[in-house]
Amino acid sequence: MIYKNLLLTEMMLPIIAGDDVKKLDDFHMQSEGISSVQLMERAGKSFVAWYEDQSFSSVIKIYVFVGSGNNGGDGLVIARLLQNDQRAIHVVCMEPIENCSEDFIFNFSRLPDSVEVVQYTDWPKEIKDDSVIVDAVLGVGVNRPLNKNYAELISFLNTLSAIKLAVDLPSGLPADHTSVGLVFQADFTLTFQFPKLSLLFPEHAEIIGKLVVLDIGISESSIHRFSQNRFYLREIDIKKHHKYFHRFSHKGDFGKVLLIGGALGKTGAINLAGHAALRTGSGLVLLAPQIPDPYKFRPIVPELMVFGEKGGFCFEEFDSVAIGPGMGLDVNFSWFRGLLDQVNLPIVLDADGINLLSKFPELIDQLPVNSILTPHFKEFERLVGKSSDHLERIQRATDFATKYNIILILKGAHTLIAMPDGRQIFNSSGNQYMATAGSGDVLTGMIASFLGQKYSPENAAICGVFHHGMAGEIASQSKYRGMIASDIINAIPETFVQLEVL
Ligand SMILES: NC(=O)C1=CN([C@@H]2O[C@H](COP(=O)(O)OP(=O)(O)OC[C@H]3O[C@@H](n4cnc5c(N)ncnc54)[C@H](OP(=O)(O)O)[C@@H]3O)[C@@H](O)[C@H]2O)[C@H](O)CC1
Ligand SMILES: [K+]
Repeated sequence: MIYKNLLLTEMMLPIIAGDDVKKLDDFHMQSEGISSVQLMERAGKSFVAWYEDQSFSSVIKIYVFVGSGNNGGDGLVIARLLQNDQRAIHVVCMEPIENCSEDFIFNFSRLPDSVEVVQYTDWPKEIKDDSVIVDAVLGVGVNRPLNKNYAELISFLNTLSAIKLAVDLPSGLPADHTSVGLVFQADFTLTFQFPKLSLLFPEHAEIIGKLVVLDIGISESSIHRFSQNRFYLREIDIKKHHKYFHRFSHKGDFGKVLLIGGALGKTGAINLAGHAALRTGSGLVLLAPQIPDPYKFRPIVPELMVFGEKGGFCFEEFDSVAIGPGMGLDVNFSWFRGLLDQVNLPIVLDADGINLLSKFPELIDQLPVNSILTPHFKEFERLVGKSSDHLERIQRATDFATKYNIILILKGAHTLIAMPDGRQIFNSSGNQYMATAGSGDVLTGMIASFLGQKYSPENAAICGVFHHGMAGEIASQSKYRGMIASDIINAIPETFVQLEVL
Protein backbone atom coordinates (compact mmCIF):
# COMPACT_ATOMS: atom_id res chain seq x y z
CA MET A 1 0.00 0.00 0.00
CA ILE A 2 1.22 3.49 -0.79
CA TYR A 3 0.74 5.82 2.10
CA LYS A 4 -0.18 9.43 1.57
CA ASN A 5 2.00 10.62 4.37
CA LEU A 6 4.82 8.14 4.06
CA LEU A 7 7.57 10.43 5.31
CA LEU A 8 5.90 11.09 8.62
CA THR A 9 4.79 7.60 9.51
CA GLU A 10 8.03 6.18 8.18
CA MET A 11 9.55 7.67 11.27
CA MET A 12 6.96 6.21 13.62
CA LEU A 13 7.79 2.85 15.15
CA PRO A 14 6.13 0.02 13.21
CA ILE A 15 4.43 -2.84 15.07
CA ILE A 16 5.62 -6.03 13.41
CA ALA A 17 3.58 -9.21 13.28
CA GLY A 18 4.81 -12.02 15.55
CA ASP A 19 5.56 -14.24 12.55
CA ASP A 20 7.85 -11.59 11.09
CA VAL A 21 9.96 -11.08 14.21
CA LYS A 22 12.31 -13.90 13.24
CA LYS A 23 12.67 -12.55 9.68
CA LEU A 24 13.36 -9.09 11.12
CA ASP A 25 16.02 -10.49 13.46
CA ASP A 26 17.67 -12.38 10.60
CA PHE A 27 17.65 -9.35 8.34
CA HIS A 28 19.04 -7.12 11.07
CA MET A 29 21.79 -9.59 11.98
CA GLN A 30 22.86 -9.94 8.36
CA SER A 31 22.85 -6.23 7.66
CA GLU A 32 24.61 -5.29 10.90
CA GLY A 33 26.95 -8.27 10.90
CA ILE A 34 25.96 -9.45 14.36
CA SER A 35 25.07 -12.95 15.53
CA SER A 36 21.80 -14.13 17.06
CA VAL A 37 23.66 -14.75 20.31
CA GLN A 38 24.72 -11.10 20.35
CA LEU A 39 21.15 -10.00 19.76
CA MET A 40 20.00 -12.23 22.61
CA GLU A 41 22.69 -10.71 24.82
CA ARG A 42 21.35 -7.25 24.04
CA ALA A 43 17.83 -8.35 24.88
CA GLY A 44 19.01 -9.74 28.23
CA LYS A 45 21.11 -6.64 28.93
CA SER A 46 18.25 -4.26 28.26
CA PHE A 47 16.03 -6.28 30.59
CA VAL A 48 18.61 -6.28 33.38
CA ALA A 49 19.35 -2.56 32.93
CA TRP A 50 15.64 -1.90 33.44
CA TYR A 51 15.57 -4.27 36.43
CA GLU A 52 18.49 -2.56 38.16
CA ASP A 53 16.65 0.75 37.84
CA GLN A 54 13.67 -0.52 39.82
CA SER A 55 13.43 -0.64 43.57
CA PHE A 56 13.33 -4.43 43.88
CA SER A 57 16.67 -4.33 45.73
CA SER A 58 15.59 -6.00 48.95
CA VAL A 59 14.61 -9.08 46.95
CA ILE A 60 17.26 -11.75 47.02
CA LYS A 61 15.57 -14.75 45.41
CA ILE A 62 14.91 -14.64 41.70
CA TYR A 63 13.28 -17.53 39.83
CA VAL A 64 13.78 -17.60 36.07
CA PHE A 65 11.50 -20.03 34.19
CA VAL A 66 12.81 -20.95 30.77
CA GLY A 67 11.14 -22.65 27.82
CA SER A 68 12.94 -24.38 24.97
CA GLY A 69 13.20 -21.50 22.49
CA ASN A 70 14.93 -18.15 22.32
CA ASN A 71 12.60 -16.64 24.89
CA GLY A 72 14.12 -19.20 27.27
CA GLY A 73 17.54 -18.19 25.90
CA ASP A 74 16.81 -14.58 26.88
CA GLY A 75 15.93 -15.87 30.33
CA LEU A 76 19.33 -17.55 30.65
CA VAL A 77 21.14 -14.33 29.71
CA ILE A 78 19.02 -12.50 32.28
CA ALA A 79 19.87 -15.11 34.95
CA ARG A 80 23.60 -14.74 34.25
CA LEU A 81 23.53 -10.94 34.24
CA LEU A 82 21.39 -10.67 37.37
CA GLN A 83 23.72 -12.88 39.33
CA ASN A 84 25.63 -11.18 42.15
CA ASP A 85 26.53 -11.90 45.77
CA GLN A 86 23.29 -10.51 47.15
CA ARG A 87 20.98 -12.60 45.02
CA ALA A 88 20.14 -16.28 44.73
CA ILE A 89 19.17 -17.05 41.14
CA HIS A 90 17.21 -20.21 40.37
CA VAL A 91 16.64 -21.34 36.80
CA VAL A 92 13.78 -23.77 36.20
CA CYS A 93 13.95 -25.50 32.76
CA MET A 94 10.73 -26.69 31.15
CA GLU A 95 12.43 -29.02 28.64
CA PRO A 96 15.54 -31.24 28.56
CA ILE A 97 18.46 -29.03 27.51
CA GLU A 98 19.22 -31.09 24.40
CA ASN A 99 15.73 -30.28 23.05
CA CYS A 100 16.31 -26.54 23.28
CA SER A 101 17.33 -23.97 20.64
CA GLU A 102 20.97 -23.51 19.68
CA ASP A 103 21.23 -20.09 21.34
CA PHE A 104 19.55 -21.47 24.44
CA ILE A 105 22.16 -24.25 24.67
CA PHE A 106 25.00 -21.77 24.15
CA ASN A 107 23.72 -19.51 26.94
CA PHE A 108 23.07 -22.49 29.17
CA SER A 109 26.76 -23.32 28.94
CA ARG A 110 27.58 -19.77 30.08
CA LEU A 111 25.60 -19.91 33.31
CA PRO A 112 27.89 -19.46 36.33
CA ASP A 113 27.96 -22.31 38.88
CA SER A 114 26.35 -20.01 41.42
CA VAL A 115 23.09 -20.13 39.47
CA GLU A 116 21.04 -23.10 40.62
CA VAL A 117 19.46 -25.05 37.74
CA VAL A 118 16.65 -27.54 38.05
CA GLN A 119 14.30 -29.35 35.65
CA TYR A 120 10.66 -28.46 36.13
CA THR A 121 9.76 -32.08 36.89
CA ASP A 122 12.22 -32.09 39.81
CA TRP A 123 11.36 -28.66 41.12
CA PRO A 124 9.67 -28.57 44.57
CA LYS A 125 7.30 -25.72 43.57
CA GLU A 126 8.19 -23.46 46.44
CA ILE A 127 8.39 -19.70 46.03
CA LYS A 128 8.19 -17.15 48.83
CA ASP A 129 6.16 -13.98 48.34
CA ASP A 130 9.20 -11.70 48.53
CA SER A 131 10.75 -13.32 45.45
CA VAL A 132 10.85 -12.18 41.85
CA ILE A 133 9.59 -14.42 39.03
CA VAL A 134 10.98 -13.99 35.52
CA ASP A 135 8.79 -15.64 32.91
CA ALA A 136 10.91 -16.65 29.91
CA VAL A 137 8.91 -19.73 29.02
CA LEU A 138 7.32 -18.63 25.76
CA GLY A 139 7.59 -15.50 23.64
CA VAL A 140 6.48 -14.83 20.09
CA GLY A 141 7.05 -18.51 19.23
CA VAL A 142 3.95 -19.78 21.04
CA ASN A 143 2.07 -21.82 18.46
CA ARG A 144 -0.33 -24.09 20.36
CA PRO A 145 -2.22 -24.33 23.63
CA LEU A 146 -0.07 -24.95 26.70
CA ASN A 147 0.63 -28.61 27.43
CA LYS A 148 0.08 -30.12 30.87
CA ASN A 149 3.35 -29.07 32.52
CA TYR A 150 3.27 -25.55 31.12
CA ALA A 151 -0.36 -25.09 32.11
CA GLU A 152 0.33 -26.43 35.60
CA LEU A 153 3.30 -24.07 36.04
CA ILE A 154 1.48 -20.96 34.78
CA SER A 155 -1.59 -21.70 36.92
CA PHE A 156 0.66 -22.09 39.96
CA LEU A 157 2.65 -18.91 39.27
CA ASN A 158 -0.56 -16.94 38.78
CA THR A 159 -1.60 -17.71 42.35
CA LEU A 160 1.58 -16.18 43.84
CA SER A 161 2.02 -12.66 45.04
CA ALA A 162 5.73 -12.47 44.19
CA ILE A 163 6.72 -9.76 41.65
CA LYS A 164 6.12 -11.20 38.16
CA LEU A 165 8.05 -10.06 35.12
CA ALA A 166 7.30 -11.31 31.61
CA VAL A 167 10.08 -11.41 29.02
CA ASP A 168 8.84 -10.10 25.65
CA LEU A 169 5.30 -11.51 26.12
CA PRO A 170 3.51 -13.11 29.05
CA SER A 171 3.85 -16.82 28.30
CA GLY A 172 0.88 -18.22 26.42
CA LEU A 173 -0.16 -14.88 24.91
CA PRO A 174 -0.12 -14.95 21.11
CA ALA A 175 1.62 -11.90 19.59
CA ASP A 176 -1.17 -10.79 17.27
CA HIS A 177 -4.43 -12.26 18.56
CA THR A 178 -6.67 -12.30 21.55
CA SER A 179 -5.75 -15.01 24.03
CA VAL A 180 -8.18 -17.84 24.50
CA GLY A 181 -6.30 -20.01 26.96
CA LEU A 182 -4.23 -19.74 30.08
CA VAL A 183 -1.62 -16.96 30.17
CA PHE A 184 1.01 -15.87 32.70
CA GLN A 185 -0.23 -12.85 34.68
CA ALA A 186 2.57 -10.33 34.80
CA ASP A 187 3.04 -7.23 36.91
CA PHE A 188 5.37 -5.91 34.21
CA THR A 189 5.79 -6.99 30.61
CA LEU A 190 9.18 -6.05 29.18
CA THR A 191 8.80 -6.35 25.45
CA PHE A 192 11.65 -6.00 22.97
CA GLN A 193 11.95 -3.23 20.42
CA PHE A 194 8.25 -2.66 19.70
CA PRO A 195 5.03 -3.66 21.43
CA LYS A 196 3.50 -6.80 20.03
CA LEU A 197 -0.05 -6.06 18.86
CA SER A 198 -1.77 -8.18 21.50
CA LEU A 199 -0.08 -6.11 24.23
CA LEU A 200 -2.31 -3.20 23.19
CA PHE A 201 -5.60 -5.06 23.62
CA PRO A 202 -7.90 -4.19 26.54
CA GLU A 203 -8.74 -7.89 26.99
CA HIS A 204 -5.16 -8.43 28.13
CA ALA A 205 -4.88 -5.56 30.61
CA GLU A 206 -4.72 -7.89 33.60
CA ILE A 207 -2.10 -10.20 32.19
CA ILE A 208 0.27 -7.56 30.86
CA GLY A 209 0.56 -5.36 33.95
CA LYS A 210 2.69 -2.35 33.15
CA LEU A 211 4.03 -2.38 29.60
CA VAL A 212 7.65 -1.39 29.01
CA VAL A 213 9.20 -1.34 25.54
CA LEU A 214 12.96 -2.02 25.65
CA ASP A 215 15.26 -0.94 22.85
CA ILE A 216 17.62 -3.75 21.81
CA GLY A 217 19.31 -1.80 19.06
CA ILE A 218 17.48 -3.09 15.99
CA SER A 219 17.58 -0.15 13.62
CA GLU A 220 14.30 1.45 12.69
CA SER A 221 15.24 1.17 9.03
CA SER A 222 15.35 -2.64 9.46
CA ILE A 223 12.01 -2.59 11.25
CA HIS A 224 10.44 -0.50 8.49
CA ARG A 225 11.27 -3.22 5.97
CA PHE A 226 8.75 -5.47 7.69
CA SER A 227 6.24 -2.76 8.43
CA GLN A 228 2.68 -3.47 7.44
CA ASN A 229 0.30 -0.75 8.39
CA ARG A 230 0.57 -0.54 12.16
CA PHE A 231 2.54 2.04 14.09
CA TYR A 232 3.20 2.98 17.71
CA LEU A 233 3.06 6.69 18.48
CA ARG A 234 5.69 7.78 20.99
CA GLU A 235 6.83 11.04 22.51
CA ILE A 236 9.82 11.29 20.17
CA ASP A 237 7.47 11.25 17.16
CA ILE A 238 5.39 14.22 18.11
CA LYS A 239 7.48 17.30 17.41
CA LYS A 240 7.55 16.76 13.69
CA HIS A 241 3.77 16.65 13.46
CA HIS A 242 3.49 20.18 14.83
CA LYS A 243 3.28 23.54 13.14
CA TYR A 244 5.39 26.34 14.51
CA PHE A 245 4.38 29.95 14.83
CA HIS A 246 6.48 33.10 14.78
CA ARG A 247 6.60 36.63 16.16
CA PHE A 248 4.39 37.89 13.35
CA SER A 249 1.70 35.24 13.77
CA HIS A 250 -1.66 36.82 14.58
CA LYS A 251 -4.87 35.69 16.21
CA GLY A 252 -6.22 34.55 12.84
CA ASP A 253 -3.32 32.10 12.41
CA PHE A 254 -4.35 30.38 15.62
CA GLY A 255 -7.82 29.81 14.28
CA LYS A 256 -11.44 30.44 15.02
CA VAL A 257 -13.19 27.37 16.38
CA LEU A 258 -16.93 26.65 16.62
CA LEU A 259 -18.20 24.01 19.03
CA ILE A 260 -21.79 22.87 18.62
CA GLY A 261 -23.40 20.82 21.36
CA GLY A 262 -24.37 21.36 24.98
CA ALA A 263 -28.09 20.69 25.34
CA LEU A 264 -29.86 21.63 28.56
CA GLY A 265 -28.18 19.87 31.46
CA LYS A 266 -25.14 18.99 29.30
CA THR A 267 -23.58 22.37 28.65
CA GLY A 268 -20.52 21.35 30.66
CA ALA A 269 -19.40 19.26 27.70
CA ILE A 270 -18.91 22.20 25.31
CA ASN A 271 -17.49 24.27 28.13
CA LEU A 272 -14.79 21.64 28.61
CA ALA A 273 -14.16 21.25 24.88
CA GLY A 274 -13.95 25.03 24.48
CA HIS A 275 -11.61 25.52 27.40
CA ALA A 276 -9.40 22.70 26.09
CA ALA A 277 -9.32 24.34 22.64
CA LEU A 278 -8.13 27.61 24.18
CA ARG A 279 -5.45 25.84 26.20
CA THR A 280 -4.33 24.06 23.03
CA GLY A 281 -3.70 27.41 21.42
CA SER A 282 -6.84 28.49 19.57
CA GLY A 283 -7.19 32.20 18.83
CA LEU A 284 -10.95 32.38 19.23
CA VAL A 285 -13.42 29.78 20.45
CA LEU A 286 -17.17 30.11 20.11
CA LEU A 287 -19.62 27.81 21.82
CA ALA A 288 -23.02 27.16 20.27
CA PRO A 289 -25.07 25.59 23.07
CA GLN A 290 -28.26 23.95 21.91
CA ILE A 291 -30.49 25.60 24.47
CA PRO A 292 -33.52 27.87 24.03
CA ASP A 293 -31.71 31.10 24.93
CA PRO A 294 -27.96 30.75 24.24
CA TYR A 295 -27.15 34.27 25.40
CA LYS A 296 -28.17 33.32 28.91
CA PHE A 297 -25.40 30.76 28.86
CA ARG A 298 -22.28 31.66 30.88
CA PRO A 299 -19.08 29.90 29.74
CA ILE A 300 -16.76 28.62 32.47
CA VAL A 301 -13.93 30.88 31.35
CA PRO A 302 -14.39 34.46 30.17
CA GLU A 303 -12.20 33.93 27.09
CA LEU A 304 -14.90 31.70 25.58
CA MET A 305 -17.52 33.38 23.41
CA VAL A 306 -21.09 32.31 22.75
CA PHE A 307 -22.61 31.90 19.32
CA GLY A 308 -26.29 32.60 19.66
CA GLU A 309 -27.32 34.05 16.32
CA LYS A 310 -30.52 32.73 14.91
CA GLY A 311 -30.64 31.65 11.29
CA GLY A 312 -27.88 29.11 11.24
CA PHE A 313 -24.12 29.03 11.18
CA CYS A 314 -22.00 30.70 8.58
CA PHE A 315 -19.34 27.97 8.49
CA GLU A 316 -17.04 29.89 6.17
CA GLU A 317 -16.23 32.16 9.11
CA PHE A 318 -14.64 29.32 11.06
CA ASP A 319 -11.36 27.48 10.70
CA SER A 320 -12.71 24.40 12.42
CA VAL A 321 -15.98 22.99 13.66
CA ALA A 322 -16.71 20.27 16.21
CA ILE A 323 -20.18 18.85 16.65
CA GLY A 324 -21.47 16.66 19.40
CA PRO A 325 -20.29 17.21 22.96
CA GLY A 326 -23.38 17.17 25.15
CA MET A 327 -25.65 17.77 22.17
CA GLY A 328 -28.19 15.12 23.12
CA LEU A 329 -30.09 12.94 20.68
CA ASP A 330 -33.20 14.97 20.70
CA VAL A 331 -32.30 16.85 17.56
CA ASN A 332 -34.19 17.23 14.39
CA PHE A 333 -32.99 15.05 11.49
CA SER A 334 -33.20 17.79 8.89
CA TRP A 335 -31.36 20.25 11.14
CA PHE A 336 -28.52 17.78 11.58
CA ARG A 337 -28.47 16.93 7.87
CA GLY A 338 -28.49 20.66 7.15
CA LEU A 339 -25.36 21.08 9.31
CA LEU A 340 -23.52 18.36 7.44
CA ASP A 341 -24.70 19.76 4.10
CA GLN A 342 -23.41 23.23 4.79
CA VAL A 343 -20.06 22.42 6.28
CA ASN A 344 -17.34 21.83 3.74
CA LEU A 345 -14.24 21.53 5.85
CA PRO A 346 -13.20 18.43 7.85
CA ILE A 347 -15.12 18.47 11.12
CA VAL A 348 -14.68 16.75 14.47
CA LEU A 349 -17.65 14.62 15.45
CA ASP A 350 -17.91 13.27 18.97
CA ALA A 351 -20.35 11.82 21.48
CA ASP A 352 -23.94 12.59 20.50
CA GLY A 353 -22.73 13.67 17.06
CA ILE A 354 -21.63 10.07 16.55
CA ASN A 355 -24.74 8.68 18.21
CA LEU A 356 -26.79 10.67 15.70
CA LEU A 357 -24.91 9.03 12.85
CA SER A 358 -25.85 5.66 14.37
CA LYS A 359 -29.44 6.82 14.44
CA PHE A 360 -29.33 8.20 10.87
CA PRO A 361 -26.69 6.07 9.10
CA GLU A 362 -27.67 7.54 5.74
CA LEU A 363 -25.81 10.68 6.86
CA ILE A 364 -22.43 8.99 7.20
CA ASP A 365 -21.76 9.47 3.50
CA GLN A 366 -22.22 13.19 3.92
CA LEU A 367 -19.30 13.65 6.28
CA PRO A 368 -16.68 15.89 4.72
CA VAL A 369 -13.58 13.94 3.63
CA ASN A 370 -10.95 13.67 6.39
CA SER A 371 -13.43 14.46 9.13
CA ILE A 372 -12.42 13.08 12.52
CA LEU A 373 -14.74 10.86 14.55
CA THR A 374 -13.80 10.13 18.16
CA PRO A 375 -16.01 7.32 19.49
CA HIS A 376 -15.36 5.33 22.63
CA PHE A 377 -16.06 1.59 22.38
CA LYS A 378 -19.78 1.90 23.14
CA GLU A 379 -20.33 4.69 20.63
CA PHE A 380 -18.38 2.74 18.04
CA GLU A 381 -20.46 -0.35 18.70
CA ARG A 382 -23.64 1.66 18.12
CA LEU A 383 -22.17 2.82 14.84
CA VAL A 384 -20.94 -0.47 13.37
CA GLY A 385 -22.30 -3.24 15.58
CA LYS A 386 -20.73 -5.51 18.17
CA SER A 387 -17.19 -6.86 17.74
CA SER A 388 -16.23 -10.18 19.22
CA ASP A 389 -12.83 -8.87 20.38
CA HIS A 390 -10.44 -5.94 20.03
CA LEU A 391 -8.76 -7.41 16.96
CA GLU A 392 -12.09 -7.36 15.16
CA ARG A 393 -12.87 -3.92 16.59
CA ILE A 394 -9.69 -2.33 15.24
CA GLN A 395 -10.29 -3.97 11.87
CA ARG A 396 -13.80 -2.54 11.77
CA ALA A 397 -12.45 0.88 12.69
CA THR A 398 -10.00 0.65 9.82
CA ASP A 399 -12.68 -0.52 7.39
CA PHE A 400 -14.91 2.34 8.46
CA ALA A 401 -12.15 4.92 8.04
CA THR A 402 -11.19 3.69 4.58
CA LYS A 403 -14.78 3.23 3.39
CA TYR A 404 -15.89 6.73 4.34
CA ASN A 405 -12.56 8.47 3.91
CA ILE A 406 -12.47 9.78 7.44
CA ILE A 407 -10.15 9.49 10.44
CA LEU A 408 -11.58 7.33 13.18
CA ILE A 409 -10.16 7.71 16.67
CA LEU A 410 -11.18 4.75 18.80
CA LYS A 411 -10.70 5.97 22.36
CA GLY A 412 -9.41 3.76 25.14
CA ALA A 413 -6.07 2.58 26.51
CA HIS A 414 -3.68 2.79 23.51
CA THR A 415 -6.23 4.82 21.54
CA LEU A 416 -6.25 3.77 17.90
CA ILE A 417 -6.11 6.37 15.15
CA ALA A 418 -7.43 4.65 12.01
CA MET A 419 -6.43 6.61 8.94
CA PRO A 420 -8.40 6.70 5.68
CA ASP A 421 -5.53 4.99 3.83
CA GLY A 422 -5.59 1.98 6.15
CA ARG A 423 -2.82 2.87 8.58
CA GLN A 424 -3.42 2.09 12.24
CA ILE A 425 -1.61 4.26 14.77
CA PHE A 426 -1.68 3.22 18.43
CA ASN A 427 -1.03 5.84 21.07
CA SER A 428 1.41 5.31 23.91
CA SER A 429 0.46 8.23 26.20
CA GLY A 430 -2.27 8.29 28.83
CA ASN A 431 -3.35 6.21 31.78
CA GLN A 432 -6.32 4.73 33.62
CA TYR A 433 -7.06 7.94 35.53
CA MET A 434 -8.28 9.54 32.31
CA ALA A 435 -11.41 7.41 32.36
CA THR A 436 -13.39 10.27 33.87
CA ALA A 437 -16.42 12.35 32.82
CA GLY A 438 -15.59 14.95 30.18
CA SER A 439 -12.21 13.49 29.22
CA GLY A 440 -13.53 12.86 25.69
CA ASP A 441 -14.87 16.42 25.41
CA VAL A 442 -11.38 17.67 26.19
CA LEU A 443 -9.96 15.56 23.35
CA THR A 444 -12.58 16.94 20.95
CA GLY A 445 -11.65 20.50 21.86
CA MET A 446 -7.95 19.79 21.42
CA ILE A 447 -8.35 18.23 17.98
CA ALA A 448 -10.69 21.03 16.86
CA SER A 449 -8.09 23.49 18.08
CA PHE A 450 -5.27 21.93 16.03
CA LEU A 451 -7.52 21.81 12.95
CA GLY A 452 -8.29 25.48 13.48
CA GLN A 453 -4.56 26.19 13.61
CA LYS A 454 -4.46 24.72 10.07
CA TYR A 455 -2.86 21.43 11.02
CA SER A 456 -3.70 18.72 8.48
CA PRO A 457 -6.48 16.46 9.81
CA GLU A 458 -3.91 13.67 10.19
CA ASN A 459 -1.59 15.84 12.30
CA ALA A 460 -4.49 17.30 14.27
CA ALA A 461 -5.59 13.76 15.17
CA ILE A 462 -2.07 12.61 16.07
CA CYS A 463 -1.18 15.68 18.12
CA GLY A 464 -4.59 15.82 19.77
CA VAL A 465 -4.47 12.21 20.89
CA PHE A 466 -0.89 12.30 22.10
CA HIS A 467 -1.09 15.63 23.97
CA HIS A 468 -4.40 14.60 25.54
CA GLY A 469 -2.84 11.41 26.93
CA MET A 470 0.25 13.26 28.07
CA ALA A 471 -1.83 15.96 29.81
CA GLY A 472 -3.66 13.15 31.60
CA GLU A 473 -0.36 11.65 32.73
CA ILE A 474 0.89 15.00 34.02
CA ALA A 475 -2.35 15.84 35.84
CA SER A 476 -2.61 12.40 37.42
CA GLN A 477 0.86 12.71 38.97
CA SER A 478 -0.70 14.72 41.78
CA LYS A 479 -4.38 13.74 41.49
CA TYR A 480 -4.41 10.00 40.69
CA ARG A 481 -7.96 8.67 40.83
CA GLY A 482 -9.24 12.05 41.94
CA MET A 483 -8.30 13.58 38.59
CA ILE A 484 -11.13 15.28 36.68
CA ALA A 485 -11.34 16.52 33.08
CA SER A 486 -10.57 20.12 34.10
CA ASP A 487 -7.26 18.91 35.55
CA ILE A 488 -6.41 17.45 32.15
CA ILE A 489 -7.16 20.84 30.54
CA ASN A 490 -4.98 22.65 33.06
CA ALA A 491 -2.09 20.32 32.23
CA ILE A 492 -2.28 20.91 28.45
CA PRO A 493 0.17 23.87 28.43
CA GLU A 494 2.74 21.77 30.31
CA THR A 495 2.68 19.17 27.51
CA PHE A 496 3.89 21.81 25.06
CA VAL A 497 6.59 22.89 27.51
CA GLN A 498 7.83 19.34 28.09
CA LEU A 499 7.82 18.55 24.37
CA GLU A 500 9.47 21.89 23.58
CA VAL A 501 6.73 22.78 21.14
CA LEU A 502 6.56 26.48 22.01
N1 LIG B 1 13.93 -8.98 18.13
C1 LIG B 1 13.46 -9.69 19.11
O1 LIG B 1 12.33 -9.43 19.49
C2 LIG B 1 14.26 -10.75 19.70
C3 LIG B 1 13.64 -11.76 20.38
N2 LIG B 1 14.26 -12.75 20.98
C4 LIG B 1 13.50 -13.63 21.82
O2 LIG B 1 13.14 -14.76 21.09
C5 LIG B 1 11.78 -15.06 21.28
C6 LIG B 1 11.27 -15.88 20.18
O3 LIG B 1 11.99 -17.07 20.17
P1 LIG B 1 11.48 -18.41 19.47
O4 LIG B 1 12.49 -19.41 19.71
O5 LIG B 1 11.12 -18.09 18.09
O6 LIG B 1 10.13 -18.70 20.23
P2 LIG B 1 9.79 -19.01 21.75
O7 LIG B 1 10.96 -19.00 22.61
O8 LIG B 1 8.70 -18.05 22.10
O9 LIG B 1 9.12 -20.43 21.73
C7 LIG B 1 9.46 -21.40 20.80
C8 LIG B 1 9.53 -22.77 21.39
O10 LIG B 1 8.40 -23.02 22.16
C9 LIG B 1 7.73 -24.19 21.69
N3 LIG B 1 6.31 -23.99 21.88
C10 LIG B 1 5.47 -23.24 21.19
N4 LIG B 1 4.25 -23.26 21.74
C11 LIG B 1 4.34 -24.06 22.81
C12 LIG B 1 3.43 -24.52 23.80
N5 LIG B 1 2.17 -24.11 23.79
N6 LIG B 1 3.85 -25.32 24.76
C13 LIG B 1 5.12 -25.74 24.78
N7 LIG B 1 6.03 -25.37 23.88
C14 LIG B 1 5.65 -24.55 22.91
C15 LIG B 1 8.16 -24.34 20.26
O11 LIG B 1 8.10 -25.68 20.00
P3 LIG B 1 8.00 -26.31 18.52
O12 LIG B 1 7.69 -27.71 18.76
O13 LIG B 1 6.91 -25.59 17.80
O14 LIG B 1 9.32 -26.10 17.92
C16 LIG B 1 9.58 -23.79 20.31
O15 LIG B 1 10.45 -24.77 20.75
C17 LIG B 1 11.17 -13.72 21.45
O16 LIG B 1 9.90 -13.74 22.05
C18 LIG B 1 12.21 -13.03 22.31
O17 LIG B 1 12.03 -13.34 23.67
C19 LIG B 1 15.72 -12.90 20.83
O18 LIG B 1 16.34 -13.31 21.92
C20 LIG B 1 16.38 -11.59 20.47
C21 LIG B 1 15.72 -10.77 19.52
K1 LIG C 1 7.65 -14.89 28.26
